[in-house]
Amino acid sequence: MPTIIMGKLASKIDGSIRGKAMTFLQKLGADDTTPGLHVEPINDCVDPRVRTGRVDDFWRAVMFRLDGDGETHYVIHGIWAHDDAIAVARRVRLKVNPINGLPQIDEIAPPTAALPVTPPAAEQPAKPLLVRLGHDPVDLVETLGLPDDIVDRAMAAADEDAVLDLAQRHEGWIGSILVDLAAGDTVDSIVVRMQLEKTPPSDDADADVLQSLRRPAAALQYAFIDDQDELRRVIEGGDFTAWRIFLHPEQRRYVDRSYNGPFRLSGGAGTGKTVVLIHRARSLAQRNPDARIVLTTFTTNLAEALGDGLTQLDPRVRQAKALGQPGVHVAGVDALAAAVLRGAGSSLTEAVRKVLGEERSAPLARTVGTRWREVVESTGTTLPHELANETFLSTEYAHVVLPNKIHDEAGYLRVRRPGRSVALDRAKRSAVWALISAYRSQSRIDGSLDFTEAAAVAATHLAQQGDHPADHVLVDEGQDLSPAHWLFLRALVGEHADDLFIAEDSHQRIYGTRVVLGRYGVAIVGRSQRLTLNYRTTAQNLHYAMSILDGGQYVDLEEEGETTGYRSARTGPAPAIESVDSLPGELGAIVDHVRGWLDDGDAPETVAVLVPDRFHRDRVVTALTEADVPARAVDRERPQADRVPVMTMHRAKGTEFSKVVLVTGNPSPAELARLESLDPSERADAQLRARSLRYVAATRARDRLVVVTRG
Ligand SMILES: Nc1ncnc2c1ncn2[C@@H]1O[C@H](COP(=O)(O)OP(=O)(O)OP(=O)(O)O)[C@@H](O)[C@H]1O
Repeated sequence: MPTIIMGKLASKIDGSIRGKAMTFLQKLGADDTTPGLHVEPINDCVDPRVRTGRVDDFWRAVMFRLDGDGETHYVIHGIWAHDDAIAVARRVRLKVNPINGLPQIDEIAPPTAALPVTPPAAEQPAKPLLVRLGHDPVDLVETLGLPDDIVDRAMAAADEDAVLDLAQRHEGWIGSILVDLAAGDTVDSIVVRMQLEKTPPSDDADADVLQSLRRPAAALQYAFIDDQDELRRVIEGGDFTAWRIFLHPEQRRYVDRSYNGPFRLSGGAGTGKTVVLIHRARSLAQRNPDARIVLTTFTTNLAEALGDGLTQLDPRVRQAKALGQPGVHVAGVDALAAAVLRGAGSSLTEAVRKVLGEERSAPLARTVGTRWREVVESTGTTLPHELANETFLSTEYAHVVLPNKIHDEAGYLRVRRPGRSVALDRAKRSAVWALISAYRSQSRIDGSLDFTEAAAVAATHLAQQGDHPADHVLVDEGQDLSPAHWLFLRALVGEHADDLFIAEDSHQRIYGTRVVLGRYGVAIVGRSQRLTLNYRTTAQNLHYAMSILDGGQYVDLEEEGETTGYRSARTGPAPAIESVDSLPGELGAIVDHVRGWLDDGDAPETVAVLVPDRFHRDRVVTALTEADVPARAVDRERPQADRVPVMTMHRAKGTEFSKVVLVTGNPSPAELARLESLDPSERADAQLRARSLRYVAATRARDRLVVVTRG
């Protein structure tokens, strides 16, 4: 049976012929001699391996037949109307690039669509970008293997946008290298990232091409299709689900490689961290179907999205319903801790005693979120307001008290507080402990644990049982997790190869306080890498989003300063920034933009409005509904088809839309008063989180971003 190798261009089949294309490719994959397929060579073609096949009366597929490795393979190049297909088939040639060993399709005759001509360098005010960056065209041809004509155009392209425009015209490794060059990468670093390597030709040319198609960088553009279900998913998903099939060689490496302990993958918004995690979960499950794999993240909504992504990637992957079962168990980190507590039975009492130094009658109940505030308000305290507040106390509790299993004042007076920027003398420590003690007393009365206590108790329970219910733990949004979460995840899985794989972006920390992993038993020691290519956002939207972070001091999970330097492969219009002076003005601007997009034919669920809080959200939904725009507030539930989702910026984490209206709003007087009452270091951290939140929100837009601000 022939093997189908799907080209990325071919996977972007027009919706109207998907069904017929599917039938054609299914039959081809079963038997290429089936009558009606008309798999035929073409006269006067430059590559004798080229074939056309009949999709229907009107449409023809253009393919290359390869007979290497003792098998027949068809590389599907694309589907065109009959006459166009014949013209394409005559001029295309599939070869191995002699410099970098990758598959390359040359078009011998000039393409029909004329490419825009970049003005020659002499007429430009400044030297073209790649000249300014010091690139030598000979190097681009002889070291990277770029075709001469593309190098000529790239060297003449005035600026980053012009190089990116050129990149967008070329699928696969050529486009990817152009994006790297536009971002200022050196030729040597590109050779390493793309794993480029000369391969000497053998005497079997077809086998050589097949080998090149199996190279990691070829996966940017070509996919070997295993079975009919996979074929259906590729064709039905089209470009939208390209992430399932066409991985960047760097992504592929993080999916497949084994690490001798915890590994950390950082990267800006939209650089494909979640995609790597989902592929890695599948890969681990395929390698060992008995493995107990946990895929987790900060919230239940994000976990649902991970589960959906895994199903979309491969519905054959077994998703385990419960922790400890073989397969991939997808759940939020607090839900995992709760499951451990539920399953602990009577031995939970001992774990609670170890962590809190006391018992809880019903430790499965959840402490109310307002408890710190209530305690501060009802307890006479000598502490200044910058310490007697929920932010300081909850952070002190989560970062110092719980991880150190402090039970009493004496223990708290002795404990070291590394990383805590607010200094405390002995008297202040005593007064802080009095509030913590009051907090615990209240929770003892209602028999509850808060989220961090639950994670700390679950960690202790697992450690005392010596039981590790997971073989591999994959974590998304690692920057938002608390110390107790890390202790818990560390206890969930034993210390061995591929135990923890952590995706994180410190620019996206919108909850909690910065954590240093090494303090909680997660030793990365040199096993960390960064993704830099943004797949989601246009270069223009990305520049705007990065500008929100300018000047902020961001530190990652290993205490290293966070860098930026992300690049995008796509260009588009600059974000529109619209200043309004009132709530009605704000609502009017939102309605106008959303209605305009829907009138232009955008599907409602591909357009979103992101707002600072629930108050704004409900006002926006009302305004859109009154203007006959179908809209819906999205909170815990999934967004709904046929409705414009309106959600808070926090809820928008992990989502993406084609077009976004981002409403930045101004902090309320109550919020300003709250910030004012904080210790300066905690205020600075709160302001950093507020910036991160806007960065998260601005990076949800794939194509268009409108920012509505209050003047
Ligand atoms: N190899 C790829 N080919 C095509 N699209 C890709 C690829 N990798 C990722 N993408 C797309 O890029 C977008 C961002 O990917 P993903 O959500 O994994 O990024 P992320 O780094 O987790 O982002 P964030 O931190 O903002 O949540 C998604 O639409 C995804 O489908």
